[in-house]
Amino acid sequence: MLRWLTSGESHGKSLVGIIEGLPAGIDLNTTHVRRALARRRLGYGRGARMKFEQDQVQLLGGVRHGLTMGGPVAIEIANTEWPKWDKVMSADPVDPEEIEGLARNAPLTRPRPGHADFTGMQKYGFTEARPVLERASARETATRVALGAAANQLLSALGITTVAHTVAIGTVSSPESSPVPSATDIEALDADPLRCFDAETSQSMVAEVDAAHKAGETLGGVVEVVVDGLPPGLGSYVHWDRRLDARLAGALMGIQAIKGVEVGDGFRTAARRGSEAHDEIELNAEGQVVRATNRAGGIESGMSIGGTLRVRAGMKPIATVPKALRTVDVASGETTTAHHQRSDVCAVPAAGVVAEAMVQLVLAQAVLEKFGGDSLAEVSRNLRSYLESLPDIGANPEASGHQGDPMQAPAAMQP
Ligand SMILES: Cc1cc2nc3c(=O)[nH]c(=O)nc-3n(C[C@H](O)[C@H](O)[C@H](O)COP(=O)(O)O)c2cc1C
Ligand SMILES: C=C(O[C@@H]1CC(C(=O)O)=C[C@@H](OP(=O)(O)O)[C@H]1O)C(=O)O
Repeated sequence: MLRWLTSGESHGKSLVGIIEGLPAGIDLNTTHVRRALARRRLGYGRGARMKFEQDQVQLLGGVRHGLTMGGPVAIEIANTEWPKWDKVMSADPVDPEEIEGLARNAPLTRPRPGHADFTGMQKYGFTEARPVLERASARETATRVALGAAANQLLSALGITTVAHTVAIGTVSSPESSPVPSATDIEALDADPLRCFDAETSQSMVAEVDAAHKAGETLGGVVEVVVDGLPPGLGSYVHWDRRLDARLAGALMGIQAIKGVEVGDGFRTAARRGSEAHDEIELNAEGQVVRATNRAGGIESGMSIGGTLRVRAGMKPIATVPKALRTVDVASGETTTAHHQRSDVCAVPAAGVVAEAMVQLVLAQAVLEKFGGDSLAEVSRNLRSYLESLPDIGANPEASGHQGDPMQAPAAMQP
């Protein structure tokens, strides 16, 4: 089983991620991880930290001479500001005199609505929010992106590609008719200030961020992750926790500030009549079974169906609102406004890169479940043999690309 864990605080010495269960022989080096992290730092509307943060990467274990060895892969991302925080965030006890009077050490007693501050204090028994926000912060998503980069090296070796793009910022949305990008568009998307595939919409999004910034506001939005090259049959209908859609939704909802997930056309499908909601099955000129549309987003009954997979995630506006929200000072009991520190105005493009990483991790897990092996060669062999054994289906079997036994086809699909 592929599993992963992250550790570390926003202003701690570093973040650490471990991914366990990757086969041996995957091409993975520091540059792959660095590139992924550089993409996460992009995006119009991010705060001061992303301008100087270096995300300094070290592969600590599991990789030798650019290839995985089959053991857990450990990745460290150093926090650039650590020298400034080394006393305030020291793991070992410090002499209280050394940090007394430091602004960075001032108790945060005015919790921000919409962030983890207040309930985190109640739950873990803290009298101020510093120990809460350090871990609740989306700084942690840098580790997920690093781990996603490792998972992506497996997927891309198997011909599976992933890309995320921004489809909405605040009330500005890409038109429904906008084309869906693929992995060949990654560079163009990364070059766009909001990682939006529609140039005109992107300009309006920039204006929306500027207006929010000027008004002391923050913004959320919607990202879509698009995956190509998936085989049919990842995940399953046999039990709720094996469903690929459920696992993707859980992984996306697990990203800070994500409040909704859609698979394919999601909530838009809920408003359609049945005859306009599904993807009709037909034969193309080569006699292969294809879908006339992709409303389901490449998943039916918890399984990948082999076409393009599309999932969306909706992000709420950043909780650290410059036009500070009402709160209660937990030290004095007085009504006041929430504490405000350096913060993003809009982090939707970065959330897209994080969403991409979470999808990569879940898909790598599903691929290894079905085609698992100890080396990349073994996994590739298992995948190839599965694809070759898929039954011939269609009115013109001679034209079909598959090699398998037509008698294995489900009865409803027999010619
Ligand atoms: C990439 C990214 C960057 C974020 N940057 C900030 C930020 O600068 N300030 C802030 O208050 N929240 C930021 N957030 C959101 C908070 O982490 C999030 O609102 C908080 O954890 C509470 O969200 P929740 O209710 O979903 O847990 C960011 C989220 C993401 C995904
Ligand atoms: C550090 C990152 O994002 C941070 C996420 C975040 C939050 O509250 O989630 C608050 C801010 O932290 P800081 O106060 O240190 O600037 C963001 O910069 C990052 O994405 O790497």
